[in-house]
Amino acid sequence: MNFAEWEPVYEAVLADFGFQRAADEAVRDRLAEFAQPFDTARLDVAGEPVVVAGAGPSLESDLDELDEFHRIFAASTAADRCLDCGVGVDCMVTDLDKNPETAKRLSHDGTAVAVHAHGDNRDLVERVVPDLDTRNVLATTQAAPMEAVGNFGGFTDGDRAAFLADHCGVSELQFAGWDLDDDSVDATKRRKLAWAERLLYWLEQRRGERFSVLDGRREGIDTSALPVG
Ligand SMILES: Nc1ncnc2c1ncn2[C@@H]1O[C@H](COP(=O)(O)OP(=O)(O)OP(=O)(O)O)[C@@H](O)[C@H]1O
Ligand SMILES: Nc1nc2c(c(=O)[nH]1)N=C(CO)CN2
Repeated sequence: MNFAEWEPVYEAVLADFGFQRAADEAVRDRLAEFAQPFDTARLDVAGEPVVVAGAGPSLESDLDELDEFHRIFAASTAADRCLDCGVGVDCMVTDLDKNPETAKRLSHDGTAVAVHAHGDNRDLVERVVPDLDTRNVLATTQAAPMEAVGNFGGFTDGDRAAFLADHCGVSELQFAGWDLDDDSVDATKRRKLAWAERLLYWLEQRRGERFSVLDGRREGIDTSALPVG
């Protein structure tokens, strides 16, 4: 995903939530002070399927149905739940707001951790990133990429994991723990999940793939902000 392609969609996200681009850029710049270049070739999933683990209630039962050979990109607290189920994680994708200790542990164990900077997590970036093993940190932003901070597309931790796997050459994207109609989440999270769904729809169109997580849902997706035909 190049930034010119992402930018109009990003602008729509900013407008919908009332987030400020300048705030995203300021925290991106702060993260850049800690970040080291991370070669995404280290996340070599070319020609392989990847399961994107989300934090919905269905995660454990979805994991039960996987064979053991899958590569897993896990969003936020889904990383802990995968590990608790004995499922190894190839990459954790997080904005650090729930389980920074897991990000710390995984980075020190040599697992890639994609750490996202945005306008509402400056304190976490400043407090947590110095404790990570930054050799294993892939720094990301939703604003324009800068120095070692990349933008692969996506907004929530889960859909960013899918966009990252796409960047890394995944053959097929599968989804575990994605409950897009989860009533247990608050109103903001619900709106974030609606964006995650839209962005996954855009990604499947770009890839020429059909994500089963969107089956039965496509007609109801608001695509007005997306560059899809
Ligand atoms: N029902 C669900 N509840 C929560 N997350 C879900 C659900 N379905 C899918 N997801 C995906 O799982 C990701 C991880 O969710 P979690 O609640 O652990 O983290 P979070 O740090 O609050 O996520 P984010 O900061 O991206 O909102 C979400 O970003 C979302 O993409
Ligand atoms: N500015 C800002 N950006 C975000 C936010 C957020 O709360 N504020 N939350 C995200 C995923 O939860 C992703 N990006």
